[in-house]
Amino acid sequence: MSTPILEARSVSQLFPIRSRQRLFARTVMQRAVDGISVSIHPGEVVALVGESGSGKSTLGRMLLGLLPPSEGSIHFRGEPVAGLSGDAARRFRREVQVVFQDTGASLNPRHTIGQSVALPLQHNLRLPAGEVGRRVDTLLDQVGLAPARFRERLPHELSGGQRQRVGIARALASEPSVIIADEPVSALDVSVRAQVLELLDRLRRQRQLAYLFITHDLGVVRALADRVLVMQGGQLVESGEVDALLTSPQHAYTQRLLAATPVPDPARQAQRLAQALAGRPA
Ligand SMILES: Nc1ncnc2c1ncn2[C@@H]1O[C@H](COP(=O)(O)OP(=O)(O)OP(=O)(O)O)[C@@H](O)[C@H]1O
Repeated sequence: MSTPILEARSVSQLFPIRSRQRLFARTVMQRAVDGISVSIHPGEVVALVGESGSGKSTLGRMLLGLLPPSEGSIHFRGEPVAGLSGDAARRFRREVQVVFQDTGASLNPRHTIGQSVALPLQHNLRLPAGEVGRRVDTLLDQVGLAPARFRERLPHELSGGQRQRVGIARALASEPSVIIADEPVSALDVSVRAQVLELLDRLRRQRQLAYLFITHDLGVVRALADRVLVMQGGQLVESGEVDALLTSPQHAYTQRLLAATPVPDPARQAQRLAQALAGRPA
């Protein structure tokens, strides 16, 4: 099998938590992530699910290099991230990008959309000025925003779904090989959500992009992922191919998760739709 683009080897993250019992305050260490190993291969979509507080985002931040693991190590193309410097460190920062729930909201309010997308092209790819404008337009086009209409606008002049598309264009500008997508569509309404998911899926096919998709939405998992990892209390409690795991979950927690959020069965949905259409007046 190919070398993973990104890998966590037995990583843990301990956070100090202050607790107060009567007069005494003391600090205890909480294991937010506890000995997890994950690998992401080129073009693969790995979904990370689990209840709130189970450690998903903390694992994502460690994989992004934003938070050094308390134990274990993160590897980029086989090399430990902690030891990267110079060009190798720049390559890691360029190839591993993030899209989060409100990526669009993190755009600089005083920068036009064109300027925001241009920044990584100038800094990460160091493209010549003449090339940057052309590349910005291509990227806006790819995420479904007509460059002539959107290039000169400010973020507050866009809808939430449009801003999220700009956030995705900005992540793509660095020509990543993997995107950590932390609840990228959960702030969007249902129809915009479907469009953004379709966009992420298309980009994956066009660019051989890999994703780690952090989500509570098992419908999203079924639609996009190849493999699922289930976290509970900082630990990995189950993992496997999507179809197998969603059809016959083994761990009690995964069974509860599925029972709490029924995943629409595409065949049954198509059947219902066909029935509804058949019943329509001609
Ligand atoms: N900087 C921090 N300092 C202390 N504790 C933290 C910090 N970041 C996260 N935690 C704790 O670590 C645990 C895991 O948090 P994390 O955000 O990774 O969970 P999550 O699974 O992503 O949750 P959600 O689905 O709600 O986003 C939680 O108990 C959280 O309170």
